[in-house]
Amino acid sequence: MVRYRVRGGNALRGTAFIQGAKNAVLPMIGAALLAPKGRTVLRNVPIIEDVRRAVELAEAVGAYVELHESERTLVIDASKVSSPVLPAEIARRFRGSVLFTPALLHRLGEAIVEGVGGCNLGSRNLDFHYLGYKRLGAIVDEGETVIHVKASGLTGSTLYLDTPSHTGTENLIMAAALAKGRTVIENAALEPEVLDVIDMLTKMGARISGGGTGFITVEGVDELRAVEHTVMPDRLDAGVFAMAAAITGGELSLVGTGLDLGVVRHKLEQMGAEFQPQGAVLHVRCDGPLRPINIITDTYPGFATDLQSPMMTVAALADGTSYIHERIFDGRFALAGELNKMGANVEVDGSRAIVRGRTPLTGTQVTAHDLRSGIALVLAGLAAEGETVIDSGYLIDRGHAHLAARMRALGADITREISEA
Ligand SMILES: CC(=O)N[C@H]1[C@@H](OP(=O)(O)OP(=O)(O)OC[C@H]2O[C@@H](n3ccc(=O)[nH]c3=O)[C@H](O)[C@@H]2O)O[C@H](CO)[C@@H](O)[C@@H]1O
Ligand SMILES: C=C(OP(=O)(O)O)C(=O)O
Repeated sequence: MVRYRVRGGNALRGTAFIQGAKNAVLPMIGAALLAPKGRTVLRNVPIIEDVRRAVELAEAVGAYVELHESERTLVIDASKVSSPVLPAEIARRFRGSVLFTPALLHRLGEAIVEGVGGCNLGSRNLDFHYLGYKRLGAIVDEGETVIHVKASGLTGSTLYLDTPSHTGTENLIMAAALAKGRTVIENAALEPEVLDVIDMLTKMGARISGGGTGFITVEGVDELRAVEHTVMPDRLDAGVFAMAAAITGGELSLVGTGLDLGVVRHKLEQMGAEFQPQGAVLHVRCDGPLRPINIITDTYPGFATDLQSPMMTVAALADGTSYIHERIFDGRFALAGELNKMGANVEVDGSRAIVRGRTPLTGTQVTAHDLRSGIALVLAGLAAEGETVIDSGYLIDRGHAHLAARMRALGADITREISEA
């Protein structure tokens, strides 16, 4: 069992190195399996538990994978992919397992999905993925736990997503990339990670246009090749470090090429944080009291739902009442109860939360219910009086690399412990 122990009160100062993006590297590992020969090289790979699970899953289907941790580099040879089964014991531990289906379909003519995991955030449907595969000519057999997708070659079609699903868009682009003819995906996701995946697929030889417009056109090609690609920086990891500076009255230089925090930066500025781009480095500081804020989560370029929990912690430390409306997931307020144990005053009503600040936070034993509520509790611990112990720390490790070491380097008093369950 992994547990984080945080003693609050230290301002974070120094240079924070932002990791590569979890939500870009996972589809890229899936994309690497589309190449029938050669070796794919991924750089700036975050050394997180989801990447370890993705490596295990790629190996389970027959790929040869080297994870060079200190070089943050993955080398993937997918020439011997031979098993269509995504085994439950690995696939159920992370969401990214869903991104292996298109490669197995193209390479082997079938994918047997024994489960898909990911954060527990309420309903997380996959109907757009399966309807899309069907429109491209696949047969989808949805059993109670196992889903069997079969196709002897896909054919391009027009696809429409009811809402712009992030992994749904990536999966349907990968499925269309090697289909016969043209596919149009309407209401496609606009997230920067999706665009980074499109960049990689384009280098591999895919013909994709319209990324970032909501209407993506894919002209199918016969084969994709192995390439080298550098994973974009993780805007969620960057957002968390910016918030850590804001709530501790600290000052950080965020290093991660091409960082754009978008609306998160604007919201933190409204709360009192100051940002200053210095070339490729983004400087953030905060030395006054925090002001309250209103947040409505939305697909990109709206406020990312994955930063909603960390922002709830920041709101609890602001002087006044903040309002949060969660519009992407129907069960993403598990943090409220844990924050209240620390002294916060958060009231949840359906998809809305009212955060009445500022209440002093006091360290106690709390539980991460998912990745982002976990990191939000780390933030709360940094600003709380006394010691905060966060259980189920594996969930934090799913998405943040070497968190304790990176925060300690900035002056935080935080340790990661492993104990028998
Ligand atoms: C590995 C990865 O990239 N994970 C991210 C991805 O998850 P993920 O791709 O799973 O999230 P989606 O964008 O697909 O889901 C968003 C919403 O759409 C609904 N939906 C989605 C697909 C579908 O077929 N049917 C359907 O109804 C879901 O139930 C959910 O309410 O985007 C989320 C929303 O930005 C982020 O929180 C996750 O960090
Ligand atoms: C919801 C998240 O991840 P996943 O989709 O991998 O569960 C997240 O990163 O906050």
